[in-house]
Amino acid sequence: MLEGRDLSAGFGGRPLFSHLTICLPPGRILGLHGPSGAGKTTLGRVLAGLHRPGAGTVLLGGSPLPRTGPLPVQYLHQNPLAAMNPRWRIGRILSEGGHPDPGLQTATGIETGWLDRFPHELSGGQLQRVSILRALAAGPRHLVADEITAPLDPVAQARIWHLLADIAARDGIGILAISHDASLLERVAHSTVFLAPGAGLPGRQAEPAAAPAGRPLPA
Ligand SMILES: Nc1ncnc2c1ncn2[C@@H]1O[C@H](COP(=O)(O)OP(=O)(O)OP(=O)(O)O)[C@@H](O)[C@H]1O
Repeated sequence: MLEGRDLSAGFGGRPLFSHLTICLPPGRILGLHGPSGAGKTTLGRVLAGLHRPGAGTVLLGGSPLPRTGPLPVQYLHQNPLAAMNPRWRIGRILSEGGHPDPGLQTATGIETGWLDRFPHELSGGQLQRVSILRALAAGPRHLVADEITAPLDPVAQARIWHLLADIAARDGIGILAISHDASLLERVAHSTVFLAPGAGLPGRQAEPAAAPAGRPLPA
C-alpha cells in the first residue's frame, strides 16, 4: 500500500493543497481527477518521491520511500519524449533502470525492430509503451501515470490501459491514473478521487472526495 498522509505541497511557500491523505492499494488503478492547476501532477510527483512535500509523509508498506536505489514508485510522464535522451537508441533507454524481462517486452508489445531506433522514430503510443517497460524494469511496486494517454487516439489509449490493467492484476502493481478526463477514468479506474483547487487550505474543501467505482474497461 502506498500512502500519502496529511500532505501539503506547493511552490515558493504557497501550498496547492494541504492535509491531504490518499491511499493507493496494490493491484488496483486509482483515478485522480481535478481541474487544471489543482496540483494533480504535483501530488503524483510527491507520491513518487520526486517532489518534497511541505508537510506530511509518503509511506510505502508503512516505511518512508527509500532515498537511494531504484524508485519503487515510478512516474510516467505525459510526454515520454521529454523523459528520454534523444541521442540514445530505444534499446539503451530501456536498459537505463534495469534489464527488462523478455516476457515483459512481449507483454508490452515492444518489437525488437524498435530497439535500434531513436525516440523520434517511434509514435506516441509506441513511446509510451517503451516508457512503461523502462519503468517496469526498475521493479516498481506502484506507477504514477500522469495523463499518459492524453495525446493518443482512442484505439492507442485503450491498448495502453488494457496493458496497465493486466500489469496491475498480474503483478499487483498499484497505479495512480491522473487525468482531467473523467470519462476515461470511469472506464479504466477501479475508483477515482477528485482533487479540488486549494484542497484542505483554509476555507476550502478538506480533502479529495471518493467518487463512485469506475466501470470495467471495454473488451
Ligand atoms: N516548478 C514549478 N514552480 C512553480 N510553480 C509550479 C511548478 N510546477 C507547477 N507549478 C504550478 O503549480 C500549479 C499546479 O500544477 P500541477 O501541474 O501540479 O497541476 P495539475 O492539476 O496537474 O494541472 P494540469 O491538469 O493542467 O496538468 C500550477 O499553477 C503550476 O503553474
